[in-house]
Amino acid sequence: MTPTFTLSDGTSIPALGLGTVKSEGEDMAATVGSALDAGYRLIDTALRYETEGGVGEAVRASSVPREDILVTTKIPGRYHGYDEAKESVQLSLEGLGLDHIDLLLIHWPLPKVDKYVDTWRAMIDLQKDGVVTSIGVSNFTEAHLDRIVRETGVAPVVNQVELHPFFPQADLRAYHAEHGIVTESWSPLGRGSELLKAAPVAEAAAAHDVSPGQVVLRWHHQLGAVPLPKSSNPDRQKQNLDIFDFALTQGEVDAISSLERGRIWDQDPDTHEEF
Ligand SMILES: NC(=O)C1=CN([C@@H]2O[C@H](COP(=O)(O)OP(=O)(O)OC[C@H]3O[C@@H](n4cnc5c(N)ncnc54)[C@H](OP(=O)(O)O)[C@@H]3O)[C@@H](O)[C@H]2O)C=CC1
Ligand SMILES: O=C(O)C(=O)[C@@H](O)[C@H](O)C(=O)CO
Repeated sequence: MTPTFTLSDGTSIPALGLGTVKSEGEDMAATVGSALDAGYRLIDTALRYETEGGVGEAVRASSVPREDILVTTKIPGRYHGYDEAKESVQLSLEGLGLDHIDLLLIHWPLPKVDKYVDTWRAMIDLQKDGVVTSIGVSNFTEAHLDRIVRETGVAPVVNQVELHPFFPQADLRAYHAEHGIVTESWSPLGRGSELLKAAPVAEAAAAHDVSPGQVVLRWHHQLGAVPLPKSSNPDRQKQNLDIFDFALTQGEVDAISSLERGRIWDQDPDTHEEF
């Protein structure tokens, strides 16, 4: 069983989930179906990924009870604003073919557009109406987080951010811990970068007789973050979930954290435009 974290709204979230940014030609329903069979219970999609159809199909077809699966989706930039956010959720529900969303996030803050507070207000109302169980954000900085709490009184339960050993985000993680926000890690394996070949990762993999991917995902777990590795390969899916029976030493965690060098794609939440 995958361990869980308790969110500030009282619900729980699995300690690791499946990412669904699609590879060329991938059958997303098959990818999500094999992940559910392997034991994944947290699936991360977004309206913009165009993978909601495959996610919903797999969730509906699975023998795993719907209430045991946590489906996350996100509101893209083109739907920022109170009415637009509600429209986005309607499209996601239709795309997923589900009657509610377990965790809804604002995909990027788009501070220049300056509608993320109105978007957040719509999400608060959607939660009150029972359309959405939990609400959170993605790619928010401390300033964006402070602002939505100051203006609405409601804090997000998670902030999903770029996080991997090249970009460990120590200050933001400390802020999250202080405010009861769970950190989710996107591109936790560094998405095809040379991360998995780095010496501290390879050394820890040899020491624990696990793969480099497992070492990096265990590093996330020991930092208290929820990684969302994406894999369409059933063997790698199983391997990525199998990180709860070994532990890195503090020296190994520190050596892996010392790989820090910055964001992989230079997507700064203060300036990144996403629609
Ligand atoms: N909120 C946001 O703005 C963002 C959110 N995300 C979310 O985070 C998820 C994960 O991030 P993503 O960018 O996809 O990248 P990941 O860091 O998860 O890397 C995925 C890549 O690594 C490969 N891979 C998976 N497991 C292993 C392994 N054990 N060993 C070696 N290679 C492996 C996969 O190939 P294969 O499939 O062949 O196994 C795939 O090419 C996304 O799918 C999405 O859900 C991502 C970016 C931004
Ligand atoms: O995949 C996502 O959720 C994104 O927001 C992408 O823009 C992502 O950051 C990416 O594609 C990086 O190259």
